[in-house]
Amino acid sequence: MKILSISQTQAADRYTIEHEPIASLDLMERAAQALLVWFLQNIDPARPIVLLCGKGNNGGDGLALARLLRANGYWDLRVFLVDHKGSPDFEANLDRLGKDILQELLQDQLKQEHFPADIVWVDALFGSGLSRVLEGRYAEWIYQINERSGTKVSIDLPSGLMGDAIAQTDLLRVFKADYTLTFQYPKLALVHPYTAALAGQLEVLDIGLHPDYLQSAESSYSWMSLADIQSIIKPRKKHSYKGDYGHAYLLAGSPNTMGAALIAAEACARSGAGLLSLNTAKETFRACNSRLPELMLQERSSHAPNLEAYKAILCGPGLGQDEGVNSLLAELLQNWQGPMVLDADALNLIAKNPSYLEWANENWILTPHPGEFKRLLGLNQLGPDQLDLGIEYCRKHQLNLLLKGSISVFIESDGHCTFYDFGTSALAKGGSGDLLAGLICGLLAQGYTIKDSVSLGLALQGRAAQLAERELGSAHAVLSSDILKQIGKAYASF
Ligand SMILES: NC(=O)C1=CN([C@@H]2O[C@H](COP(=O)(O)OP(=O)(O)OC[C@H]3O[C@@H](n4cnc5c(N)ncnc54)[C@H](OP(=O)(O)O)[C@@H]3O)[C@@H](O)[C@H]2O)[C@H](O)CC1
Ligand SMILES: [K+]
Repeated sequence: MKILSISQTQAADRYTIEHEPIASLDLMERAAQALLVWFLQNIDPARPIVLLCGKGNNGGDGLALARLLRANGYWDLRVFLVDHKGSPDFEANLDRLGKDILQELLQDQLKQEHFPADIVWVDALFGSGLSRVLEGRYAEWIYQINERSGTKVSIDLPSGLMGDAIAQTDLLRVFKADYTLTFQYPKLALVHPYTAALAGQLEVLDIGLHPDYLQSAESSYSWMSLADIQSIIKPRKKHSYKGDYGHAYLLAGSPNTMGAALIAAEACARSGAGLLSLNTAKETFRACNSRLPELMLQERSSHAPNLEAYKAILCGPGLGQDEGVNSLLAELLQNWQGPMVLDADALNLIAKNPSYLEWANENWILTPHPGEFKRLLGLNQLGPDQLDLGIEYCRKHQLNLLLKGSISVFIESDGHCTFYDFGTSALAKGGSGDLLAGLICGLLAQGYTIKDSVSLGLALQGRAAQLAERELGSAHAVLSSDILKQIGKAYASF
């Protein structure tokens, strides 16, 4: 699914109205119906709901939703208006709103009133029409609601977030949503690493914008959902043998950090790779053999072995950064032309030796978390330009970057970005990155393309974490070892 800019979104709206054709007010009604379905599935009708409605069409969506909620058994509704005058569709929906729904002009209530703790705040103040940072009473309202308890639901975009003008966003003047119900496709600010957290959990609602427009619009950003994954998976053939599924090579682990190497190795094996060799410190062989007997072990020396037999390489998990490792890594980077995942200490060594990037090519996948990404860029802090810097880095060095986060972004060497919302809080723990790197390497070894390996690796990791969480009852308790055991069920779930 493409992620379109705000001006393209406005054009898609106009194109749909003209070519479907559909009246603008009816399109708003369709959007409100989609919102209603989400409410019916997620919000108990007994809960008190306050809808905050601006003057534009985002406010119009809020008014249409209020009417539909009332008609569907949500009784405890209050509508706060910024103004009685607004866009034509806003005013039409204000006329349609039954007088039995409490309507008030928004003034000092947010400061003065007590609101029940289980309240649902619906933010329909500003959507894609926001053109500048919120000031005055608008900023004041946002501060006040952000301080309040309750469940916060934004329509289309959290108010204060500019859909695609990341650099202009003031993070403190944005409604902090628990859920954002966005129309048709995510807007860039909802998935961008600098601003995504403000949107809470993202739900994408299909409102039937015209497919011709969506297909022909150009964008260098896209969004992948779990529904897109099944078509990537290659079936395993009955008449096949280990050689058909590739030999993966891991340069990982050191005596004190074998866990990382073993997690990566098991993930690689469970992804389906035919054979797996681990180059590691001799002292750890006994531990490796007992934990993962499927491994072929290779004693570490400061020279790379003959790599002809291998299909894909992973360097980094638990590797350490001593001189021997550094020279071995340098030799691999210089000589290996096939697909390669670079993670953890491999990234730290590249950050310390930027000249290694001269050997980079389109088969490299660097998988930094935000700390490693900062080091690669030589920055102390990541700001609103972090994605642009990542794109520039990929284009300059002709490599691929997977920026890991609660929403991960894969930037290809041509600068195209794909966003994935497959993570769960169970993955916010040591070991998750090693597991992901192992999965991606195993998929590369099986002949998946770079992009498919990243997409399927992220999907398997996220789904397996969800399954582990379900089995153990809580994200708190999930370990990488639990996630590894669910990889089979994760495959079967797509
Ligand atoms: N295509 C779709 O996906 C559909 C979208 N829908 C909904 O429509 C909104 C977009 O509606 P729009 O009317 O274009 O814009 P907003 O409602 O977000 O707000 C516009 C008004 O806000 C004023 N504005 C802008 N910035 C500020 C600011 N910083 N402070 C105060 N006021 C501001 C703006 O006035 P100007 O002064 O800038 O002229 C407008 O008055 C979209 O998000 C969806 O929710 C449809 O319902 C379905 C199809
Ligand atoms: K909003």
